[in-house]
Amino acid sequence: MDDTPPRLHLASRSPRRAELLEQIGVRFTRIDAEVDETPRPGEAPGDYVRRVTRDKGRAGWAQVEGCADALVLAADTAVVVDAEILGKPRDRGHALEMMGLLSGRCHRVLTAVALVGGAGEAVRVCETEVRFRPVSPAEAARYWESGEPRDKAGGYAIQGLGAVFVAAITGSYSAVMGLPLFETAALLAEAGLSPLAPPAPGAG
Ligand SMILES: Cc1cn([C@H]2C[C@H](O)[C@@H](COP(=O)(O)OP(=O)(O)OP(=O)(O)O)O2)c(=O)[nH]c1=O
Repeated sequence: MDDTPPRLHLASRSPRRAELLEQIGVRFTRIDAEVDETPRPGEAPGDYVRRVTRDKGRAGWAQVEGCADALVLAADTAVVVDAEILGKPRDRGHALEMMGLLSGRCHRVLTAVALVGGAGEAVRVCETEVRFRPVSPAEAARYWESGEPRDKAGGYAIQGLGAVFVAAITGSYSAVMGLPLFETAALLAEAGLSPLAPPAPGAG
C-alpha cells in the first residue's frame, strides 16, 4: 500500500465531488476553499464558472503551496436558463420558482474544473444540455420536502430523486453532478497524475 501523502488536494466541501474523484481511483485529501460566488453584473455564465473555479483553486493553493509537488483541484457548477444563472435555492419559494423555470424544457449546466500547481493553473469548462419533463407545482413541492434540492445548483440532483425529471442529457453526467471526470482526468494526466498510469517501480 502507498502510504506517502497524496499530491492531490480537492478544494471542495461537496461530498459529490469527492465521490466522483474517488470513482477514477486517484489518491487525494480534502481541503476547504471559501470564495465569493456572487456573479458580477453582466458576467457571462461561462466566464462566471471559470472565474469562481479558478478562485477556489487559488484559495486551495494558498493552503498547500509549501508542499512539494502539490496539486489542487477545484470545480464549480452553474445551472443556466435563458442566460440566467440559477444558484442554490435560498428557500422553498426560490426552489419552487426554479422548478417552474426548468419544467418542460432544456437548460444548460456549466461546470468548470481547475488544476492549480507550482507549474501554473489550467481550467476547463464543460457544457451539458439537460431536458426536463413538465413538473407540476405539487411535484415540485413534494420534491422540496425530500430535502434533496437544498444544497444543489438549480435546486435538483441528477444523481438522486431529481433523475425522475431528466428526460434527456447531451454532454457529461458527471459534470452535472459536479465534477466532469473526462476533463478532470485529462488535466491530471497533463500534470503527471494519470489515473491509468502504470504503478511506479517498487510501489506495492
Ligand atoms: C445540477 C446538480 C448540482 N449538484 C450539486 C453539485 C455541487 O455540490 C452543487 C453546486 O454548487 P457549487 O457552488 O458548484 O459547489 P459547492 O458549494 O456545493 O461545493 P464547493 O464549492 O465546496 O466545491 O450542486 C448535484 O449534486 N447534482 C446536480 O444534478
